[in-house]
Amino acid sequence: MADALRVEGVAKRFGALTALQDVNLHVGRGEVLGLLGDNGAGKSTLIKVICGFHRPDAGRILVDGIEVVLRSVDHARSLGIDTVYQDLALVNELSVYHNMFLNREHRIGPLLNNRLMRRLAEEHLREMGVDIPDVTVEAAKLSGGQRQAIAVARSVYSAARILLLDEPLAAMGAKEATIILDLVADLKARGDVAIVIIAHNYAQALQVCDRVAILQQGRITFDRPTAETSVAELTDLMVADYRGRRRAAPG
Ligand SMILES: Nc1ncnc2c1ncn2[C@@H]1O[C@H](COP(=O)(O)OP(=O)(O)OP(=O)(O)O)[C@@H](O)[C@H]1O
Repeated sequence: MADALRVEGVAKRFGALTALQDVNLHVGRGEVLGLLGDNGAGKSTLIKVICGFHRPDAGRILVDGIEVVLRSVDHARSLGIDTVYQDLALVNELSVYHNMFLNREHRIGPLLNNRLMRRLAEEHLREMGVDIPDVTVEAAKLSGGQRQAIAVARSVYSAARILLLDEPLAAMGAKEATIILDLVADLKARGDVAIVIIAHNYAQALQVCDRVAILQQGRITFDRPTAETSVAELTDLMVADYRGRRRAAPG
């Protein structure tokens, strides 16, 4: 079966700066790829190319083996590619269930069908194993982990089949991170979603990812199954990268 997502020879330049160069990646359904890399390595740029925000200057993207030219974020979303950003996940002032149906509200005539949305949100969150005791509370009242979990559940509910998680674990305590790691593990077990996670914490990434890839100065320099690497190896690689760049820096 073709990979859910394939990135082949992708390059992205911003003026004189080459943010991505000859990037090759693949993720299958039911697979979780961890994308690691130092600040400025190109992780967010790569995610933005895959989600249709940036047009690549070279290379191609294949979804289920078919080349796609992503015209916009909405176009990518219509093909099942969705991104969850750490800070922009939910609208604070809205309830959990209104967030679940943001821009896709159920209505009876001009009025919101709150009863239906509330019931569907409860059902779906329960199905996904996301524990939210009361879906009528404002999103602002929830913890970071719960908010992320709701955003991920919403993407899956709206038919995302390639899910890009931009630093979902950043700034989270161990308990909070566990909510997300468990959710990703559940999604993996479903087998129909391909997941790319940008992570800074290698130990957490290795817990849930099937493979890890490292971006260094816009290039993929490492792509290996989790079982064939370790936190120590990844740390060594990143430290070597950092030292190499410091030596190369002018002055
Ligand atoms: N819109 C843009 N215009 C110009 N340069 C950009 C733009 N977006 C990113 N860059 C540059 O491209 C390079 C890669 O940035 P990117 O944000 O992808 O890195 P990153 O690995 O996600 O870093 P971080 O972990 O700090 O978020 C950086 O040098 C950055 O300054």
